[in-house]
Amino acid sequence: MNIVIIGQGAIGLLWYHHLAKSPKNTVSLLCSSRTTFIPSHYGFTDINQQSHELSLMVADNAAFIDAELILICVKSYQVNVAIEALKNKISPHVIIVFCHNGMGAYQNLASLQQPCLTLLTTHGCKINSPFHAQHTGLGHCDLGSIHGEISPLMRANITSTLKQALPTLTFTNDIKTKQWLKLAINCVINPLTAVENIDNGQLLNEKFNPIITELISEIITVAAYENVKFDFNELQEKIMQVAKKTAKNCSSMRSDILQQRKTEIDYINGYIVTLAKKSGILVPKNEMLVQQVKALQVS
Ligand SMILES: NC(=O)C1=CN([C@@H]2O[C@H](COP(=O)(O)OP(=O)(O)OC[C@H]3O[C@@H](n4cnc5c(N)ncnc54)[C@H](OP(=O)(O)O)[C@@H]3O)[C@@H](O)[C@H]2O)C=CC1
Ligand SMILES: CC(C)(CO)C(=O)C(=O)O
Repeated sequence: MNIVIIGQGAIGLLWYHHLAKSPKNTVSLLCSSRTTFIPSHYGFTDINQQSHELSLMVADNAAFIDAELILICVKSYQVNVAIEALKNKISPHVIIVFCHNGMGAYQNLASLQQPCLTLLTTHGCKINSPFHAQHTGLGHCDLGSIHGEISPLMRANITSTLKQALPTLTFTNDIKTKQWLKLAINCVINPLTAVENIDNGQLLNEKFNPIITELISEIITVAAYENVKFDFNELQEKIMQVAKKTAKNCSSMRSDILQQRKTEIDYINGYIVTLAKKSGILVPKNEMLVQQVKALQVS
């Protein structure tokens, strides 16, 4: 399959590395316009801590024309710019896969001719130095359609191509519920760990119970307006399980704050606040965390 990956960050290089291994794929990478130097090789430290130095193919115009699959591996606040830049140079039939956290990142989805999927992942990957990524945690991916029609054959083809690269992947017809579950997890763990400057596991301390309870109640109310139903106890258990499983993790939002990078707060708790306003619902705890994270982050 002809594949273009957008973004030379942790997730972009994770997919580039695993997809380029197969002789059945031609994979190339589009780097951000801020990149000053693109090396001929990239580094990848795999889950067994083995390091690899492999050649890097940069996406040219022909790669976009021939692309059958495009993976957008940028932060949620970078998605709009990335799509607008490539919209006119890709085939109307190419399948676009969004691989970011948060929701509501692409404001103009309905205007896209291309069918779009979203890919949610619990893999962990980080950038050790420019063009060197390290796979830090094996996870699972959920893939599902969010816009347009995709033929059963194409769907099977894409699922099998991505699954060959990173095997723990499932195509789901109920991606909306999975997106909301991931959003709820991120709405609780990310801002609290960022504001408190703590590892995920420290949220298990009972002093956080009141704020976690209020956040979850607000999220459930907003989700219901979007026709997504959650049971409070089940959702709370799932969120606390993630905090336990990733106890030693520094959440992505806390890392962004510590590294003085912009956070994805607008597409996580900010998304809840925006939807709540539209429906006239009050979400004071989500609003408070948006303000607190914004006060900490660089613009
Ligand atoms: N890393 C992880 O373990 C996980 C990440 N995610 C999610 O995946 C998404 C990507 O994360 P991650 O890879 O860690 O983020 P990174 O910031 O490491 O990577 C994003 C990369 O995309 C580049 N980029 C931005 N805009 C463009 C553009 N228009 N064209 C080409 N390249 C562009 C950025 O360059 P520049 O630096 O110049 O902006 C950067 O190198 C996020 O939403 C994150 O929350 C989800 C689960 C796990
Ligand atoms: C699941 C969690 C909270 C793991 O750290 C995450 O997705 C993140 O940090 O963005």
